[in-house]
Amino acid sequence: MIQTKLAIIGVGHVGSQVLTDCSHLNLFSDIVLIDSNEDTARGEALDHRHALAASYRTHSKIYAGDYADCADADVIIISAGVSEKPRPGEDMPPRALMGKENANEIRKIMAGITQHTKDAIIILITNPVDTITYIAENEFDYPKGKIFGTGTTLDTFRYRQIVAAHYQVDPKNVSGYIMGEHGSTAFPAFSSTTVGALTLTQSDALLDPAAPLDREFVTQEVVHTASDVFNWKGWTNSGIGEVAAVLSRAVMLDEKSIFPVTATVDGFYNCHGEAAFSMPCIIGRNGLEKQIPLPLDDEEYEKLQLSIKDIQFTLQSVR
Ligand SMILES: NC(=O)c1ccc[n+]([C@@H]2O[C@H](COP(=O)([O-])OP(=O)(O)OC[C@H]3O[C@@H](n4cnc5c(N)ncnc54)[C@H](O)[C@@H]3O)[C@@H](O)[C@H]2O)c1
Repeated sequence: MIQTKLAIIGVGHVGSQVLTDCSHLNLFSDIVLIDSNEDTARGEALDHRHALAASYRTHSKIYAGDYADCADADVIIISAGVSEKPRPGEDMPPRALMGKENANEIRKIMAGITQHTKDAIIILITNPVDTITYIAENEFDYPKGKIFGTGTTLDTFRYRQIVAAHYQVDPKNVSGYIMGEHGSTAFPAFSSTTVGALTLTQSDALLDPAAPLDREFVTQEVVHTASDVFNWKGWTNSGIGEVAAVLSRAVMLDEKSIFPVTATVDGFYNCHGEAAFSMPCIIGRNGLEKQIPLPLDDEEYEKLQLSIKDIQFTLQSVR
């Protein structure tokens, strides 16, 4: 029997959705749930076992466990930690506010994992995800590439959806990336964005939108739309659940898919190992297999430098 194992650490709003989306991939024979609240993990596992009678579901083993269960995991997804409370009418609180507390949690979690494995591919979701990824990557001597954060993949999905809605096309036909921090300094790389192979300038001319794409509005909206979800619903989990699922699939099937994930950058964009941030990366069975230094125009390059500074500031505050 071939075992394929996923461990999810932290099964609150995000982790439970990650579980739903990843189990629907039908790629894992075993899914272990670990949470500091053991009843939460037990309850989630039981709830999901009840769903296994559905005819399209793989008969996976879904159970609550502990760090020893990570020893033979193929993929570990970490969505544990505190999250902020909604503040209706205001922007989402800066993710950096969770920095200190979640940095402490991630140190405990990585200590638990690394007692049992340094082979699994670890995907981090916990915010502030760039800072959390930097700590997990650099303080535990985890093999390079085997650990990365979801970064701006969710922001990139949001960007593609906003651009697609403007031109009234399928978001899957939009190619383009949000770069930098998963946070307020994230920005779209407009200069390399395409819609069905058309540049944005060509799209404005050929796709007959009501008005040319308002790039300033899109830049703001990519960041602010997260606040709308957070304030209206109380948390965000559907988008990030899908992100975790597509990243897991890219690993398990060695898809060599390109996603803007976050990891320490050394040698690109004037960064020499002092921050983790998102840039397009090839994801396959070895995890993050290659960072791709997407060419940026001068304005985008400047925005990236500001974003790196912001991430470094948060990182300093949790040391
Ligand atoms: N990167 C992204 O794009 C993205 C998107 C959405 C949410 N998030 C982040 O995901 C995290 C979780 O959000 P949520 O809404 O699910 O929060 P939540 O409070 O609903 O769930 C957090 C869970 O983590 C558990 N936990 C806390 N510390 C733990 C530890 N040391 N070990 C094991 N389990 C632990 C808690 O018991 C709880 O079940 C937050 O940091 C949030 O900001 C990131």
